Amino acid sequence: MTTFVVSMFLPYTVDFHDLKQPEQQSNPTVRTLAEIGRQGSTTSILNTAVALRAAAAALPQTPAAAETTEFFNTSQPSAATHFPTPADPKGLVRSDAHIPSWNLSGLFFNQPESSAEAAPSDSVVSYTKAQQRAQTREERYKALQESKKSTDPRWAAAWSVVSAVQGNGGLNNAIQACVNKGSMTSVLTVGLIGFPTDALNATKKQEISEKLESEHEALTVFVSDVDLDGHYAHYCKKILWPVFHYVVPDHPKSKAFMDHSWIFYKNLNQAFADKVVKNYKRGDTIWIHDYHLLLVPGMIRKKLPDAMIGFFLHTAFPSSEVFRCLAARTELLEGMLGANLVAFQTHEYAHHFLQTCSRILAIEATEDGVQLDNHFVNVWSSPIGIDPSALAIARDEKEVLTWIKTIKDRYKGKRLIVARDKLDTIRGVRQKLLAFELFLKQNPDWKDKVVLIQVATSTQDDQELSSTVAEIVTRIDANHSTLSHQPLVFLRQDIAFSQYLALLSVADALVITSLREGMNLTCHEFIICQDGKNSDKKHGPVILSEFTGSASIFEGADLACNPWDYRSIANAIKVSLEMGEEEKEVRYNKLRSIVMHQTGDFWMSNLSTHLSKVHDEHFRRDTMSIPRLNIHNLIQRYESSWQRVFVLDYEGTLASYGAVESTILTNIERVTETLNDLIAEEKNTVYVMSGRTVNEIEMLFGRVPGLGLIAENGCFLRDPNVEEWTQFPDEEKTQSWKSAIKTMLQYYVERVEGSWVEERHCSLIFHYEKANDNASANRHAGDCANHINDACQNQRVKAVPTPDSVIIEPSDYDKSTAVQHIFGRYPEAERPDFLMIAGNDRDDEVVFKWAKELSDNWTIANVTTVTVGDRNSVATSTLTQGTTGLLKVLNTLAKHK
Ligand SMILES: O=P(O)(O)OC[C@H]1O[C@H](O[C@H]2O[C@H](CO)[C@@H](O)[C@H](O)[C@H]2O)[C@H](O)[C@@H](O)[C@@H]1O
Repeated sequence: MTTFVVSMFLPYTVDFHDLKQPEQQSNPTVRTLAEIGRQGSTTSILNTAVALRAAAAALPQTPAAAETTEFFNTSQPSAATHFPTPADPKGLVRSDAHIPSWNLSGLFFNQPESSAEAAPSDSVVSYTKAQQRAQTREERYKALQESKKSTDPRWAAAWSVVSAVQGNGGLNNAIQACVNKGSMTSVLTVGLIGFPTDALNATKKQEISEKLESEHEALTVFVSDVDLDGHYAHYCKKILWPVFHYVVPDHPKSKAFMDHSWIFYKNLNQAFADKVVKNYKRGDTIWIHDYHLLLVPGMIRKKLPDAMIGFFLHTAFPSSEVFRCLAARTELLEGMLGANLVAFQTHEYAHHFLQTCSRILAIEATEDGVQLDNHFVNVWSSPIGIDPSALAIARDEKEVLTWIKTIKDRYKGKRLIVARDKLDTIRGVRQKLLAFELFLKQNPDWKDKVVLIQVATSTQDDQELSSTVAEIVTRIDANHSTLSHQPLVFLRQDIAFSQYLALLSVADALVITSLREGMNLTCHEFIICQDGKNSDKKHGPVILSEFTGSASIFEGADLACNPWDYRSIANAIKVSLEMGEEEKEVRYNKLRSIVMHQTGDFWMSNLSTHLSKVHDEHFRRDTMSIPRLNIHNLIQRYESSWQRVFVLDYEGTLASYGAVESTILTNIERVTETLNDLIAEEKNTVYVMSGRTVNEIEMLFGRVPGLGLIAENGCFLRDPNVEEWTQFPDEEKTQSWKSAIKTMLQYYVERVEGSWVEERHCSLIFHYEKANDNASANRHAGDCANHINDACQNQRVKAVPTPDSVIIEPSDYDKSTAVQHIFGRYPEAERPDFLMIAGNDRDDEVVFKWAKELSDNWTIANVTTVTVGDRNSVATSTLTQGTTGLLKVLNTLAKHK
């Protein structure tokens, strides 16, 4: 069985041997910016390099930076080995790639440039026109692509497969680790080859995809340059990336609200889905990764209803308040919910996702996932990690060892703080520099002894940020540098992998101040590099923004800082420099054991095990696979048992839905007769459970004294032949939360015409089935549930949206807690040996689940759970003939002994 690993970029790309530079043909190795600069701008690929350099030039050239840039680029000939050599496309890569932009791979390889035009303007006024233009332009490009036979000799030349520079290094390393360890055997990666491909003719594309498939187990997705540009440079980078990291465009004309690049996002996602569907075989597993491909699970699900699909989001997932700004919020959520399992780096992101689904789609979310009309989608969290074994090998490379010595000599007697970040607003480089400036001001004693080396891997994306950063860098340099010491080294371009590993090995501390980040594997790599294997033992502290996923798994062993509070970062820098060896040791050991345990292959295996478990459960829940109740078998088990308990849901199970008064007049007599017949047999104990109030349920079953009753979904219990009711939730607390929530509900009642609030003793229900405007009522219901869930978590109350109401009830009590209470009272030797549970609704699922555990653990010999109707369920059997069918079964049993 194959596992498809679907992510935006393949771990491979293609380098065309440059015809104009014959000396490179025999050695198509990766080139650094410095090398490109030395060669002069003779080839087309240099246009982008020149653009990048021009943008970089906006930053001032401090003496320290200029000198150190030169130092990192020229001191060692092998420093050019930025990434693994083309001969080894499966080697370990840096976890956080931080490549400036997708169309800048020309910095490293000879590849075509994009034929896409610049992105249309942001204006809402021009939105419709822009969208029309975008559509026609796209059609034009598609037609052009079909007919195009590229004659450019550069793209008809020889080419080789090399390791890609962009993409998710953490993911690629994790998959490679699984393959190396044998925990994944047949893996097919699916993605783009990392450069615009309009300039390639069909034959070349075919050649490339055949080679990648046959030699590298990789399926190539080709999309037009215009789709790629609109999808990645625009929708992903300008909309999703900021919003997922809590940066919401703050004016009404923002692209987040009305966007023309949405169509390109959809096109690219569809191309990925089509590729997978075309190659899928029954029994394969599909893993889709990250925010670039949110729609792919849903698109695949439409074609492959039974496929096992997992989705993992590598970035943060924002709170519903932020996510709801996205114009395409519903489509994005529905796309993700095409998976069987939607997974996140941390519990917090998973929780945000559940709340967002509940709020925007007005559906029920539980701790485990969301209940859709006809199926359940599990939601989970599991943090990614690195591959320490592969890192150990990479760290032993001669170049790394040479660089360790070189850097140590250069910074002898100084304390080194290091950092490598992409220069975008999210990574908090500006905040870090301001905090470092504050630290230098507040701690003059440290000024001559400390150096912050900040590698900033892109300067092109955001000109405003670049110039702000430039100002700070200049100021620090002007105010704090001396002839003999420059405390800040700000490198405006990336360093080689070997230099990176060496820097992490010799540093005294690492500082990461991201304003929000999915994980941040740089700190995991730092921790491993600090073990003293190839250098002095450092065990340096990790100064880490509390808004990163990594901070949530480090259990306080890092030095947490709030990136918005410069004093907190400045203080953490001081603490890190003055920390005693003993404390360093304790913190380091804890961090190291977390990183060593939570590795990339552990993450992937964990996810895969969970996915196959939930997929099995979903499959079993599917009514098609829930067997019909076998009456013959049931009778046999009934007859062979000596103590039986029946727990039967009322509405929708024993009788059809309806007002209490009208139900009494319809089929209640038949129900009571059946129940009386069952109770007449002394081996039988029968309970009826319902969401109805005590009064209502007494009205219905007052005339059946031997019957046990469970009211208000498990909040009240009355045993057979007993007058009093037991109330489980505390009365005082109940009245207190109800009165607070009634006030909140009033707000929504006033806004949704036709809505009303039903009050039960332990719950409230906001009804909007008769609302005049259903769409607006739905939106308000989602907001209402979200509002209550946010405000009342500590009061142990939850708001559950259903298609026409929001139920607000205690989170610690449900039908299963009442049934458990009943069973808990039986001494072990007298435990019933026959249990039958029947239900039809979401409130009954918890009882089915509880009964399943009893049955799995053989606590009760004969457990029968039966769902009435065609709903997906964890029940082990189904009765499709509705309430009449169940009454018939119960009548039949009552005739046996
Ligand atoms: O820049 P993109 O091509 O859009 O990719 C976004 C980033 O993807 C990777 O980071 C994400 O995954 C990491 C591993 O799970 C996680 O640590 C990080 O927080 C995520 O954002 C990649 O490592 C970055 O270089 C990309 O910028």
